[in-house]
Amino acid sequence: MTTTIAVGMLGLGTVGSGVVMRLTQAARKIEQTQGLRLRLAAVAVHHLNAPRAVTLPIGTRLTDSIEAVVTDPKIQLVIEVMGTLKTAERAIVTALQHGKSVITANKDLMATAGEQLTALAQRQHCDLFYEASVAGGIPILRTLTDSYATDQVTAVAGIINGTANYILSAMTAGKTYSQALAAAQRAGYAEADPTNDVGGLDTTYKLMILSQFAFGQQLTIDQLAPQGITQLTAEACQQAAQAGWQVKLLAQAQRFGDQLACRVAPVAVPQTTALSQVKGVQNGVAVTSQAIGDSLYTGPGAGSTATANSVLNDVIVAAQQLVRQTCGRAFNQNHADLTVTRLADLSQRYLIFTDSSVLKLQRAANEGDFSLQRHTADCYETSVLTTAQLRQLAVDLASDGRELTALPIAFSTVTTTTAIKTTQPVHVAI
Ligand SMILES: NC(=O)C1=CN([C@@H]2O[C@H](COP(=O)(O)OP(=O)(O)OC[C@H]3O[C@@H](n4cnc5c(N)ncnc54)[C@H](OP(=O)(O)O)[C@@H]3O)[C@@H](O)[C@H]2O)C=CC1
Ligand SMILES: N[C@@H](CC=O)C(=O)O
Repeated sequence: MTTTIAVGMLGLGTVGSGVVMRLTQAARKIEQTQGLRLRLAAVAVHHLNAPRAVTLPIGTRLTDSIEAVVTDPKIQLVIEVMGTLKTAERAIVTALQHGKSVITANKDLMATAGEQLTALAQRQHCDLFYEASVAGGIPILRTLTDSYATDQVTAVAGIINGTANYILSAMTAGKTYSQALAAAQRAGYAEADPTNDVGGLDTTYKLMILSQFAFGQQLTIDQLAPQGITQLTAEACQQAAQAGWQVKLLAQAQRFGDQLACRVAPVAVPQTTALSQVKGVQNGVAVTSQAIGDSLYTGPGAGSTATANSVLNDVIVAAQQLVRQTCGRAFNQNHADLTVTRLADLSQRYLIFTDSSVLKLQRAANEGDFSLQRHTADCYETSVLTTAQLRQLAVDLASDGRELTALPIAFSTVTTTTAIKTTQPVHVAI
């Protein structure tokens, strides 16, 4: 038996167009395998007369009234793929108040107002799913919920912004920052305003959501103090690559005991790791857990059809719950109360870039009691440094008018009690 579910959608841009395309192409399979006919009843947009990448199915209403979609009594399920914060929040609240389940790709909103929206959805016995909000086409949230149900995650390290990874990969291959950003925008990877992509905030929102699913821990932006990629040069990316690292904007959360050490920052990822090979718009989430050990989930982190696929998988689950009348269980059930610390505050190795003289650096290293290995003209690898040692090095070089760019080397962090994951520091005279 086939059940028809009436769906409303807010937004018909990159992701919304992908949803329409996939819905049309997969209609038969969805009916055959799920017993569902998903009827797109209405779509709300901002500019009613703007040209569209897709033709809507016959019978689908195009409107510029969000209200008309989220209050339509015939619509049972609403897809929010328009972005924005306040407008999307109001729309989702109204949809839930009208008893509709909601699927969203909006990480900004789910990271900052997810708790309240989830509570409202539960009170209304509706579903609120947001798989597409993290890592685009990779089904990482449901994997963490379902496949790690009995396991304990001890670390996640993710390349979870397609735009930033695309830019860093392109700069390593010789493109300029602005060429690479423009290409990412043309491909539909970047947000309407790419500030959050390159500034690290998009990655931060996604880590906040990932952390809830992986550790049950709610994080705040303040705790993460994110850094973006805007200060990085193509030369630094290329020199790092020559020396054996890929520069990546990495989101990390690492549990030891009841502490969770977190960071969102550009780091040098050793080329010996699989994560370093995640390039272009691809995302990668490395998960370490007690039972499974190390796993890496990779796939397209942005883009029309890949993201739409995640949206539609949520739609199918929510539609099945509607049929069974079992809606209202929160997407994430994992809750913990860990002490959040900064990975940046721990001792670790760094890749540093400076045009300082070798002699000056050698003196600074001797006085600071650490060692340096020179890799390329301006690129050096330090032994394990405390933050105080790193600060002092920057001060020493600044006194000579020299600048220092320091990239933490991923997975080189040590604590006084626990070596989370470390390799031997290299002590080679320069
Ligand atoms: N692009 C991607 O690869 C991914 C995006 N996401 C998320 O998905 C969401 C959508 O992204 P994307 O498709 O790229 O965005 P786009 O900018 O391509 O599309 C946004 C759509 O929403 C509509 N819209 C915007 N504001 C309003 C409003 N006030 N009222 C009615 N309609 C409105 C726009 O209408 P109009 O066309 O008329 O201007 C447009 O159709 C965002 O939350 C984004 O973060 C998540 C994962 C990947
Ligand atoms: N702008 C985002 C889109 C997906 O979330 C990205 O580049 O990753």
